[in-house]
Amino acid sequence: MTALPGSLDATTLVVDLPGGSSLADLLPALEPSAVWLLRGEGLIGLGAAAHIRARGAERFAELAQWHAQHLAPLAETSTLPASLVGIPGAGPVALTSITYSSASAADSHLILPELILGSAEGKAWITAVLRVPAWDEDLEETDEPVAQTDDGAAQVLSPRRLDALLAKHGLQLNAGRLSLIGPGQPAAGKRDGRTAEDSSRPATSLIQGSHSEQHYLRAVRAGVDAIEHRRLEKLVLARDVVVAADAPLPTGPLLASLAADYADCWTYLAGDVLGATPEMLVKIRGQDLSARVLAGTVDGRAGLQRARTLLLEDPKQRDEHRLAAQSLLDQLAPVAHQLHAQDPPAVLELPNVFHLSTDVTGRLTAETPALLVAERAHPTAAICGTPTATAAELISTLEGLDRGAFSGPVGWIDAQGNADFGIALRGGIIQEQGTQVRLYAGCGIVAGSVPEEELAETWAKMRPMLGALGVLPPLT
Ligand SMILES: C=C(O[C@H]1C=CC=C(C(=O)O)[C@@H]1O)C(=O)O
Repeated sequence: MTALPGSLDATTLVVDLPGGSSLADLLPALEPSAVWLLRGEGLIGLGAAAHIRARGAERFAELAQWHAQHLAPLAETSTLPASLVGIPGAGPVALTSITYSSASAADSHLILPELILGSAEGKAWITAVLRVPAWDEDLEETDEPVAQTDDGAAQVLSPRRLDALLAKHGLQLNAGRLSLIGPGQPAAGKRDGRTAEDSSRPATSLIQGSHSEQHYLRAVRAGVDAIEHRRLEKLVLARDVVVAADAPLPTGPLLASLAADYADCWTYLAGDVLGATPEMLVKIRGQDLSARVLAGTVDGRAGLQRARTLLLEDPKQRDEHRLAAQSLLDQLAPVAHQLHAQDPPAVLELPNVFHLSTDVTGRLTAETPALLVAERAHPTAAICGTPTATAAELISTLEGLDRGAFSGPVGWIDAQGNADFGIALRGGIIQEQGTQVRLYAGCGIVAGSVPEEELAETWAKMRPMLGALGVLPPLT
């Protein structure tokens, strides 16, 4: 974990967005360090005031400790404009991605952007986070004295320094209106989030991942075999493919395209992972928690009526789903009460697939830090299996992959401890200086699973990323 000398200061200002546009409309022209968006609203992080990395079994605890020591104190010291008080995620907020496995060679990340663009409940704001050097550090420049904004919030940041910070990220603020500098103005309400620059995007092609399709088919067969020999009830097996580009891929347009095409998913970027996930591991608002468990899939080409029958009336799909929902309830039980799971599950319709879906609600019993609630909840049987330890062990031998951040928690945590932790699905990991994205998808395997059907399902789950990257999947 990285030590942070000095302390942090955050200033939040209410802003207007260019007429009729949403936060997501700004994305194509930006180079974000972190993103979390749903239906055009959420958070875009630019640069980093602090970037904490952790590995191993203590990764959640180390990130939680950094949050407690450095971010949580800002809840007291950085007052919010009155109109933003009570909005989760408003003010200083860290975005995070945590590896699926403690054995991963990849880092888990907690990123506190130096500039955060936020929007929720129809309001928009910017938060600037500055690191105030410790007394024995070299001071770069002296700042102007603390001022007050119109609605009474303390403003540590001088207007000159704010302008410089905005300009560094291609933005400007005029009479409270945030806009892009130069020609790349957002197209208000533009449906697909794409701009004229798209024609100059790098050329992409699909190449094999860590293993062949045959390797995946063999792994699924071995998984079904283990289930039929009663070693376990369910396991989730993943595979990867690689999209290679002839130049570094700009993440802003890629994320904008995901946000436009999968508006009901959480579009995310944190560390080296990005995508658009439909699954919420756990959302924390004060003592309230909620989650959306997904498991059981039908290809979107089936159509809603047929998908409903195939999902709701198939005992295999229902079983696969029940195990995922039950695992979340069991894992949260030590830290929560009044846990309630929707029953029967609903059918969630996405552009590429249908899922069985269960909404869960509950209350946290004690002051468990949000990152440690996420640690409890992870890994559910939506991405690992039942029983967890047996499934995790089989996954590590059969998959032959380091999943990195794929299928780990991804999202944000604010100074008050409100948080969204999605599951990093339907995404990929940026590699090779941005010229490759390694896409992952997995499928829940239960007794009777057919390997060829599971392989086809991985392609359906990769469709959002393949589409955003301009690559056609093979015909399945
Ligand atoms: C593991 C993935 O999806 C999970 C979430 C929803 C449905 C799933 C399934 O039906 O297998 C998986 O459990 C993935 O997208 O890579």
